[in-house]
Amino acid sequence: MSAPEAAPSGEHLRAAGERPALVARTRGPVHVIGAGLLGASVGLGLRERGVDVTLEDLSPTTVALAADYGAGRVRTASDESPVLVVIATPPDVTADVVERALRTYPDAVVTDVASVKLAPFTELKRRGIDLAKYVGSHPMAGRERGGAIMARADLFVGRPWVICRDGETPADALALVEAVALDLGGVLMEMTPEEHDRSVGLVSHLPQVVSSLLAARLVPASEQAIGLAGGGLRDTTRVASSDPELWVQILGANSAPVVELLDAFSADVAAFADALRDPARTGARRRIADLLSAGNNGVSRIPGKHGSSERFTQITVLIDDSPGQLAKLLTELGELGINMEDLRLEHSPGAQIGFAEIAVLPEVAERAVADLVERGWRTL
Ligand SMILES: NC(=O)C1=CN([C@@H]2O[C@H](COP(=O)(O)OP(=O)(O)OC[C@H]3O[C@@H](n4cnc5c(N)ncnc54)[C@H](O)[C@@H]3O)[C@@H](O)[C@H]2O)C=CC1
Ligand SMILES: O=C(O)C(=O)Cc1ccc(O)cc1
Repeated sequence: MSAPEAAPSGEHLRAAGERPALVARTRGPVHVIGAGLLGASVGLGLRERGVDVTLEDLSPTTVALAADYGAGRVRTASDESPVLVVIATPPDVTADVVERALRTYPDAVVTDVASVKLAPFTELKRRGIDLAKYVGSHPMAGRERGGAIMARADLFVGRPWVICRDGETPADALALVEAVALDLGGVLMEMTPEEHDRSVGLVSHLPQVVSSLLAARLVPASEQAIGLAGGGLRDTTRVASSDPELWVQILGANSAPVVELLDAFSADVAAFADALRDPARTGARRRIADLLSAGNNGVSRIPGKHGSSERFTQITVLIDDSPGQLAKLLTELGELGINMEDLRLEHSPGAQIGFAEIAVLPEVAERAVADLVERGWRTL
């Protein structure tokens, strides 16, 4: 990928206050259309770097709210033309908004962050729009709920940010979009729209459907059964809280790859059920074990926190459910020189005990357990 153009320093430093500013690669003004979760998060992140951000939304309340949170200022007719327009509207209007932005700001580069990439490209091409100044993009970062109120400046940190461009895109247009992605902490990846949509079908859209269907099974369950739920169910149903309206659009716009994946998945489910129907049958247990082992192999491929396939080792420490216990554990980990890569807390329903699941590098895991036990902690 080409190197983003360096910005002249002073203009991009935080406007107010003495606090040392984060220097931005991005040249402003940047105009954000759609000031919900994604748009306001882009605005917040760029404002932290002193970039001039203007905002626009169909909803006057949303745009005012995003401005109140510090994501930028509401655009007025007297504002200078943006250098870059970031479109963060729902997928079904993305092509329309891109077309309008290209016409309204003919000198600006236009990008969008929609979760699907082929449909907007195909639609814009069908309309005969010159796409030299349009670069599709997609940060693989989100939250279950939308809206400016959920926005975070650090939403994109360490997350892949896919760039899908036309072969003709000039290098300087590409550099502007890359600069925003890098300033917001994203990890750049380039794909064709087709590659992108097939890939997100597997890693984002299929998990969404499976998670939703699984969670829907809980609706008729008894309180007693639900009361037994733990981390396994929470992990596999987390994204089932997502906004159905957004997902109807995303899945509808990527239906062919998702249907193909769902058909293959249904065949896997049927094969599993068949093997389990008569587990005593010769070969059935092996079939079940093979399917479960394939899952082990698949999960080991999910990139770790640092964007590699490296996985951390989990240590589970029991903590009394009393004030200060977690703080004490974290302090002691620091004293022992153990770098915590991730932390998850789990409460045991009805018991005065909690579990702190700490992710550490595999090479320090054994020593970490030994040192913690020596200091009186109980580990699992
Ligand atoms: N929610 C997520 O986790 C992720 C969403 N995306 C993509 O980002 C885009 C935005 O999603 P969210 O921020 O979650 O949605 P959101 O609902 O929080 O924000 C969308 C905003 O666009 C506004 N809007 C709708 N039509 C408009 C138009 N014609 N002109 C101006 N504003 C308009 C809405 O009023 C709303 O405030 C979508 O295309 C989505 O696929 C990408 C990555 C993650
Ligand atoms: O939370 C997760 O794991 C997600 O996958 C969130 C997400 C939702 C929609 C996108 O287009 C990109 C990312």
